[in-house]
Amino acid sequence: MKVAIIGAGSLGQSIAKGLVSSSTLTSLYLTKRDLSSIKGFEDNQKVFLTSDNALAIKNAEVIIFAVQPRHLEAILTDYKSVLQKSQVLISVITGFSISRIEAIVGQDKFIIRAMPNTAASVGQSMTCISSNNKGKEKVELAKTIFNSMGRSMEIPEEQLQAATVICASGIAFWMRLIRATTQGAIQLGFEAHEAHELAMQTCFGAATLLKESGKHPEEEIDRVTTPSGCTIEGLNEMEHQGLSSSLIKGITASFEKINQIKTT
Ligand SMILES: NC(=O)C1=CN([C@@H]2O[C@H](COP(=O)(O)OP(=O)(O)OC[C@H]3O[C@@H](n4cnc5c(N)ncnc54)[C@H](OP(=O)(O)O)[C@@H]3O)[C@@H](O)[C@H]2O)C=CC1
Ligand SMILES: O=C(O)[C@@H]1CCC=N1
Repeated sequence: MKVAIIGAGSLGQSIAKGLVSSSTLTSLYLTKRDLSSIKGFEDNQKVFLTSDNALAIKNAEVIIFAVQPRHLEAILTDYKSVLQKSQVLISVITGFSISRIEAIVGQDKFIIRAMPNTAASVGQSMTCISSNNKGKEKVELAKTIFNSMGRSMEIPEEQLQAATVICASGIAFWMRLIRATTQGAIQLGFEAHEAHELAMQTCFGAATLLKESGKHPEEEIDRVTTPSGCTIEGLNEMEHQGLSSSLIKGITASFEKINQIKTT
């Protein structure tokens, strides 16, 4: 599979890192205007760096657009004449609808909207996927691509903004929780590096327990909370201070904002 990533910034590079370890990849073109920050990819013989988007597009079967929302319209307009009907166009861009992409490049193109996250770089992305009518034929291909860097789920396009908040912004939300736990552990006497490791591995353990057991979080919580013990004391104080409420409010604020992000 020949892939191009147009706009190899933060997310584009995460996807690239996930892709280079995929056995199905034959070549990967990465584009951006200033190539200095992605020179490290040159060590991989399958990867080509260029500022020439047309060159990258011509050399790809799958084109992943990962520029900022306000840049996509101009890029699609500039390069639509180079696009082939057989190519699969994947946009990971927030808030730019499939119908707007179709209006520029045509309904006869395979169009996928995907929302991965930066954990793609370590093979642990959660990627949500939608498509246009024509693109339905290529959803399995898109899932194969994103499954190679984590897990994927096909969802209706109307839910893609919500999925962005939960899965893409969600990486930052979880990181902040890990950071806060680390600060708590330092206050309890651990060195910073020890506190960080304790917080990370405990977070990883909690997620793995739920994934492997298929249980509801409260069932696993019940297994930890000894009556009159320290866990329930801590949990109840966190809830008195609004832990769940603050998370839910943060998620809904993020969702309100995502619907206002300018894509022009
Ligand atoms: N970061 C994240 O975790 C997530 C981001 N997204 C979405 O992904 C998109 C990218 O986000 P992010 O990676 O954070 O943004 P970045 O700004 O890090 O990346 C965008 C890249 O596009 C490049 N670029 C700009 N214009 C062009 C052009 N004409 N041709 C080629 N490359 C160009 C820029 O590099 P240069 O200036 O050198 O050209 C830049 O590195 C956004 O639409 C965002 O909404 C979605 C989910 C998660
Ligand atoms: O913060 C943002 O707007 C983008 C979309 C999700 C992650 N980064």
